[in-house]
Amino acid sequence: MGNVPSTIKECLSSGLNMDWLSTGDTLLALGLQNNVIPALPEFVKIVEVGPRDGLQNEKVIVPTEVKIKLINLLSETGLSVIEATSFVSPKWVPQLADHTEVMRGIKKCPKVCYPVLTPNLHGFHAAIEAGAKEVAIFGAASETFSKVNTNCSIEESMLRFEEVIRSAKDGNIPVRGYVSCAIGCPYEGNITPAKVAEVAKRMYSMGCYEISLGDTTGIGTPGNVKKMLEAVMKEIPKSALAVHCHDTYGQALANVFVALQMGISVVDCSVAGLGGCPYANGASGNVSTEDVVYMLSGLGIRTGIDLSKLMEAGHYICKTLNRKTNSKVAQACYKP
Ligand SMILES: CC(C)(COP(=O)([O-])OP(=O)([O-])OC[C@H]1O[C@@H](n2cnc3c(N)ncnc32)[C@H](O)[C@@H]1OP(=O)([O-])[O-])[C@@H](O)C(=O)NCCC(=O)NCCSC(=O)C[C@@](C)(O)CC(=O)[O-]
Repeated sequence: MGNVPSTIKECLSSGLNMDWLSTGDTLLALGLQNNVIPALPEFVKIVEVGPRDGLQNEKVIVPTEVKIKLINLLSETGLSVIEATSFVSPKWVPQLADHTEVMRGIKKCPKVCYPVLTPNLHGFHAAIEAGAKEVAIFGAASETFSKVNTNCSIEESMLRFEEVIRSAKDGNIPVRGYVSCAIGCPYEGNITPAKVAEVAKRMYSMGCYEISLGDTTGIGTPGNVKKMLEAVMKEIPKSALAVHCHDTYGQALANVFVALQMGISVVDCSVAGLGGCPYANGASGNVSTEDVVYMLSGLGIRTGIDLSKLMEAGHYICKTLNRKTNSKVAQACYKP
């Protein structure tokens, strides 16, 4: 990069118009010009959500044995967290009505944690009965989405979560928290960073050990994801945050990258980019695990995951569901 100025002073005196950049952005731009990528974590924990977030949105009901085989294949890849299913109402999400059979049927690898979604105490008790050792509650920063997704207001959802957390504490069960619509809502449009920070703070203060910020509709860009994260980071330590980016607008990998630059080191992903939310019409799957692992490996960031085994698992589920993978990496280099 021969003629690129190497300090802020040189850059400013070189006559480049930098007015449109804020100070933080100026430093970032200079870092990138100098081929230095700032402040990236050394290790990233991937939370694989494909078997839950991915399969909850399939048109056809995926057979239980297919779900079990997918989770067993994923357990061999080096992943440390695989979200296995949801203990939600089968009337609301028939695709995951076999939650108990899935939890009982999978081969539980001692190094892997298999959390499940529990919207209320009913789901929590059923999950524990089925052998779950970790659960996740899911709230939203949009009033309308909360109603459509879980049939209650944000305030009512907080009461349900308090009950779940109280019981979880008694049983020493860690609870993760999701905040959906962290950028936009399919019904209300834009959601303010302040609202996301408020809901996230309440769930964190209640006792969630980690808050996953969901760009449910995949509408986010690095610009508004950064603003949202800045607001949330004023309330919650970044070590307790995760990002959950759907890829509807093709921005998910860029959004993950900006989160990494801001010090976040937990990323939710879905093998083969499966999925979406049944109550967010048109939203596509999460960023594909294969693409995130490939990017992290290129950045020298460890994940502990074997990309070829991951692609095998992605190939298995795509072949079984008779669909093309959404992973660009698998499209480019997977050979069955
Ligand atoms: C929350 C409820 C259960 C409220 O549903 P409800 O109908 O309001 O519940 P209720 O308390 O009025 O009870 C009605 C019936 O449901 C039963 N029931 C009550 N609770 C349960 C339960 N846990 N499991 C099974 N059954 C349950 C209950 O026993 C009763 O049975 P009945 O007497 O009529 O036979 C319902 O709205 C529901 O299941 N919603 C889940 C929707 C869902 O899973 N959405 C997708 C999740 S993905 C997401 O949210 C986004 C995320 C996390 O991926 C992040 C992102 O991308 O942003």
